[in-house]
Amino acid sequence: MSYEQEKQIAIKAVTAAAKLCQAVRREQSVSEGANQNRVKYFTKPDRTPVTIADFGAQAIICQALAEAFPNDAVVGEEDSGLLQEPEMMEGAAQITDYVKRQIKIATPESVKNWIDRGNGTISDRYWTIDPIDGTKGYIRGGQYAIALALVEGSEVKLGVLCCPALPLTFAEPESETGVIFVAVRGEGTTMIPLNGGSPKLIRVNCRTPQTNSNVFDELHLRMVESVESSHGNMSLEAQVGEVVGLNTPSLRIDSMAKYGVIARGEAALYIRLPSPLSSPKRQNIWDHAAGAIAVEEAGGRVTDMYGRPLDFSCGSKLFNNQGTIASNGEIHEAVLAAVAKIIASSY
Ligand SMILES: Nc1ncnc2c1ncn2[C@@H]1O[C@H](COP(=O)(O)O)[C@@H](O)[C@H]1OP(=O)(O)O
Ligand SMILES: [Mg+2]
Ligand SMILES: [Mg+2]
Ligand SMILES: [Mg+2]
Repeated sequence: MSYEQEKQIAIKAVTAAAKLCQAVRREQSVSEGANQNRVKYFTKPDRTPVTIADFGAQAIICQALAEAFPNDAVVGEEDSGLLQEPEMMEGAAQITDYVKRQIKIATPESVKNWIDRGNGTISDRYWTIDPIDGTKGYIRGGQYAIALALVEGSEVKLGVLCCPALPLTFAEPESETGVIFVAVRGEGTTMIPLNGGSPKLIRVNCRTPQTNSNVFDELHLRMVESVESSHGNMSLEAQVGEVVGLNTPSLRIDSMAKYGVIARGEAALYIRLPSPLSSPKRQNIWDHAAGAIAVEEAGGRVTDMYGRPLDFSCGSKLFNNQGTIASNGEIHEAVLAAVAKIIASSY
């Protein structure tokens, strides 16, 4: 199945959401400390940050899905509950204003309803949205992603991963910024410049980055890691990298853009281990779905830390998986062996 209609609707929706995110970042950044510009944020009950752009982006994507696929369930990160709080009054009004720039008919009520359309439950076919993945990166001017995926059964079939701040390639620092990775099961992964520059469609592959061979070796031999050390288990992750021979300094960037970097061969490994290893905490489906298919369809592999495929059929979290490993494929078995040793020695 080609998922052509789903693909076109999804690309259009994430592009509109990215425009909202870029406008909010441009217009709502406030100076904080020495030369630091940060997007204003609120804190959710789980102590994580959220901005008006997270809500606005979810509203835009849910509206597009409701119009095109009214029967499909949608599982997104945000819900409108926080917008009822008195300190969110001004923010809630701003969300409607920003959404209106993309969808003329938006009202405070419709925006709230679109956001909450993302509170569906998983079913045989559903969409999952992370309206801004890497909100901390978004706030401080780093990388972030808008992630949308279609799941059928336990498998992701379509992934659209928009990285508005990611250069077309790290090999050319002057290259244009903003890309969308598009992956369809069985059809490969392509990269589209967000701002419509040329070339329009670039097929990406984990093992052949668009760089010369010297650069390839350097990029090929590194890990891509989080900026936030509290998000994973960095010392163990570094240990794994060393064992499998990734000796070049890691690339540290926020968000699911890390999956995009693996998909286009600019790093060999993105590993996220629980901290501590035995932690019962599980990962959210929307933090992995779109990125995982981008890597797999580019010739890479994605599993959990025991080598099990990610199972998207059991709820809003990956309850059947622990940790995640995305690689260029070539080194995956060596990574799994290194992780197995670490797990064995930790008990
Ligand atoms: N305290 C935390 N521990 C683990 N993951 C987190 C934490 N806070 C946010 N995240 C999620 O980690 C991912 C990005 O982190 P990183 O850049 O380290 O990969 C995002 O999915 C982010 O959610 P969100 O989508 O809300 O930004
Ligand atoms: Mg969040
Ligand atoms: Mg996320
Ligand atoms: Mg998010």
